[in-house]
Amino acid sequence: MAVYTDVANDDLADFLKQYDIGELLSYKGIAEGVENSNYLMHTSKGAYILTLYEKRVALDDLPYFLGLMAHLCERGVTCPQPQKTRDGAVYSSLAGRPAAIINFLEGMWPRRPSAVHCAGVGDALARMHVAGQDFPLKRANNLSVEGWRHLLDLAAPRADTVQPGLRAFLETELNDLAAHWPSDLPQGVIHADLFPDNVFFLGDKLSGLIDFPFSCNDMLAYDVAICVNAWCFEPDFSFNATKARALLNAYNKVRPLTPAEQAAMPLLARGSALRFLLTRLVDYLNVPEGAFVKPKDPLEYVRKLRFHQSVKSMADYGLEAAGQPA
Ligand SMILES: Nc1ncnc2c1ncn2[C@@H]1O[C@H](COP(=O)(O)OP(=O)(O)O)[C@@H](O)[C@H]1O
Ligand SMILES: N[C@@H](CCOP(=O)(O)O)C(=O)O
Repeated sequence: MAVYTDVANDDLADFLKQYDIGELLSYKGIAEGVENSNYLMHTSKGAYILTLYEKRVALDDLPYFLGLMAHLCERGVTCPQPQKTRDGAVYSSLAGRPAAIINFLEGMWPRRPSAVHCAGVGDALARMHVAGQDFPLKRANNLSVEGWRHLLDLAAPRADTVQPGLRAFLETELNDLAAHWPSDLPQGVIHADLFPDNVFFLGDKLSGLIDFPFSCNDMLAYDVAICVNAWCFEPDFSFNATKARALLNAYNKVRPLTPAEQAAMPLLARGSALRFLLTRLVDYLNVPEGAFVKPKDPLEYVRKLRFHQSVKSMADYGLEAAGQPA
């Protein structure tokens, strides 16, 4: 359960007085997620999610991703709506943390994603990229190459306790990626964390996207690479080309990947694997005392990274058709 910050009943009831969403009936910590503290809250007017933003989110970041959620909703990309206080603010602070309330979204995230789910997420990601084109705010990706260096500095001294040789592997990989990281691919608003637990479905139909605190402006194809890593590997870490084909073809139908984006995909997939490997490693080595959280496995991403190191082009993924809509 990710609850790093406890909220007292009276403090929450007071906090809610700023809003017009009814009176507090009940609330409880949510048994999922690793980044922030989330509570499911019932008021006399309905169900809501209260999030207290933790280590990787500052108050200054909130207007970007809460504004983005409202922007996307207006353009038909279903995601939770931030609730406004009576003064029109979409965020505030509670228990010493930046805090926001969003509406509860119906649906379940897929525990065992199928090719149909992968097609759903490819389609939704492309629609999000298109809908984000006229979003006026900008936010740099602080978890790109420079951010990875910072994470590696934090993790390096104890990395070999997790797996012998891990530190040298990470240093070599980071240096190589930094030397070749693309700077000329199409940019836009990316979600940057569209894992299965952030995509809700009702049956096989995608019902909404959640969890935007990592959203930022970066290469659109990097967001695709994040999804390929998160959705297209099996529990034994084997790559599932059928799922990747479903995801990429669905994405291409809405926003075709350019030849340069396709050529860069193995590199972007390595970068995406390194990014999640490093945040997981830092979190694994630094679980706060008393926090209810199950850290995610960093070594899963070592396996994925090694797979992408062996791949040279989209064709090596068995995805020759991904460039053209099927
Ligand atoms: N708007 C929402 N509607 C319904 N459930 C939600 C919503 N937002 C979050 N949740 C639930 O809370 C869990 C953790 O949320 P998430 O945003 O992934 O956490 P974190 O902030 O740690 O990244 C989700 O897996 C989901 O079960
Ligand atoms: N998706 C990231 C961690 C952040 O995930 P969330 O559970 O808080 O949405 C990972 O898998 O490393």
